[in-house]
Amino acid sequence: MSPPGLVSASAAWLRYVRNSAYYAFFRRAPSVHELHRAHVAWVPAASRGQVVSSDELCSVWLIRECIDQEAALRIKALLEKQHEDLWHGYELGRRMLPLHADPPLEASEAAQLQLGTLDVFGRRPPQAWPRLQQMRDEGLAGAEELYCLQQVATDRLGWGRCLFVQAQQLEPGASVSAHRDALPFGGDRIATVVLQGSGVVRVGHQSFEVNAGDFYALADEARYFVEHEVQTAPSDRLSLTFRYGLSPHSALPSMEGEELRGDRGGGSALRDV
Ligand SMILES: O=C(O)CCC(=O)C(=O)O
Ligand SMILES: [Fe+2]
Repeated sequence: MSPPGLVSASAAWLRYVRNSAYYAFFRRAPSVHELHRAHVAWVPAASRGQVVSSDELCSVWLIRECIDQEAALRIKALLEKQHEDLWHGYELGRRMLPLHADPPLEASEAAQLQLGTLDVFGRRPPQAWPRLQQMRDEGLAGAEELYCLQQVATDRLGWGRCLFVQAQQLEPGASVSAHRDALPFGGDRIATVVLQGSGVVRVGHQSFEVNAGDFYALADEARYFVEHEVQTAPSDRLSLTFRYGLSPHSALPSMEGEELRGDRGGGSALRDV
């Protein structure tokens, strides 16, 4: 029989091995280096209209100048004509307008995505949202251009049907703080076109300039496993965000180091309340 001291020493040693393996491999705290890792500028050599993707970070795409300035101005005018009440002041210097895509979601699909509960849109019921299909039917200036933008991710990236559209205005000095778009409404894949203003977007550790007319898109790793942010707008900025596909996830997967940083929920553009 082994002496009792030896038994408890080996039990303690086994616990030590078990626990340190768990914390080293499954709950590894980010290192100081990772937490403070400098953002790397991504400066893609992209000609106008060409789809480029980042080698560093999977699943970010960029298209420079996917819309010209006159067309962007026609969409801007169309959005500004929408009823003032539908634009919701979500945060200081940050306003949002929801629109139905063309074709729009069925009412049951909108309910499944909980679109009526979105605090970013001031919980406006989807029945009240402007409809791109109707704008096109009425031949409104800017409607065809908006539809073309909706189709960029469908045609160039094969992303299928758009769920809905989110117009967003940032005043100078406002920003979209680091977040991952919440579920289920955030959708599985996200594309944004900037209609007005220039600025820097960060996705994970990569930052890149996004100027008026540019398109950028996030899926997979870039959508689910790292945060993105729009850094302080130097001047008025207007963007359109298009969402594609229902997410296969019911909740956002946990991110490395998340537990150490505490709940930073304030950044999410589409957070639930
Ligand atoms: O305007 C943009 O570039 C994207 C904004 C965004 O990330 C969001 O509203 O979730
Ligand atoms: Fe976002």
